[in-house]
Amino acid sequence: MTGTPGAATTGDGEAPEHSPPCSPNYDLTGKVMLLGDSGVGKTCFLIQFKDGAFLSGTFIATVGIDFRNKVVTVDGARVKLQIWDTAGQERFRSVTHAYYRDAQALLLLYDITNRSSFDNIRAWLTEIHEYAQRDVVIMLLGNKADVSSERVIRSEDGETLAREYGVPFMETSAKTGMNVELAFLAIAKELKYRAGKHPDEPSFQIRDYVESQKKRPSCCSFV
Ligand SMILES: Nc1nc2c(ncn2[C@@H]2O[C@H](COP(=O)(O)OP(=O)(O)OP(=O)(O)O)[C@@H](O)[C@H]2O)c(=O)[nH]1
Ligand SMILES: [Mg+2]
Repeated sequence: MTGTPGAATTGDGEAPEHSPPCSPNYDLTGKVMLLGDSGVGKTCFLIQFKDGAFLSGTFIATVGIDFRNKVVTVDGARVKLQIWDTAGQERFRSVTHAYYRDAQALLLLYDITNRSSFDNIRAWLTEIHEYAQRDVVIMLLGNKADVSSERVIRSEDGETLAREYGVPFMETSAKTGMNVELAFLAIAKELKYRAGKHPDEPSFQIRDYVESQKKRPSCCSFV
């Protein structure tokens, strides 16, 4: 294994030309699902992470489910994240339920400019507890933090809800990229820690890591 302890980098996961055939270019894999109401920004969040780009303009709702792979390096381990982008629309719920049980991590998004997307988080968590594995890693994300002029959900409200459910929380922006990579790196670190590659290493606390690393939107810098 290579890399500096503590370092976290990302790559597209393509095998270098000199790799011997059939040798995987990663050390472990993890399935991550993006969940939340239609329009909260799940697809944009994934595209920002995968390609570093923001899809502005007309909103095209996801139909069913789609996925992208990306390999990230955390603490010297290459973690291949298989990221499933689900449709938030109600009519696709039965399709997406079938994928919950294979997921090791769930990123649950709401839109800080849309109250109902926040109010529905409890219903999403109920679905998660019904269909996902009991030890699934869950992270709550308040997306569109760049649109401070239309904010209707205070950051403290997201924090309070996350604390109630014992999950890490941060606000994000698929537009500016704020905290997007951090969300996936925190998941990768947690999965690597759980895989027990280095049982002698100090225990990893995903909530502490997110709290220490996350950027907070200021009143004026994201308008
Ligand atoms: N300003 C801003 N707009 C965003 C952000 N993320 C997404 N959007 C916009 O919100 C709309 C919906 O984004 P999507 O990523 O397609 O939403 P979704 O959650 O994938 O929706 P479904 O596929 O229907 O579940 C689009 O018009 C995006 O351009 C963000 O962080 N900031
Ligand atoms: Mg989508």
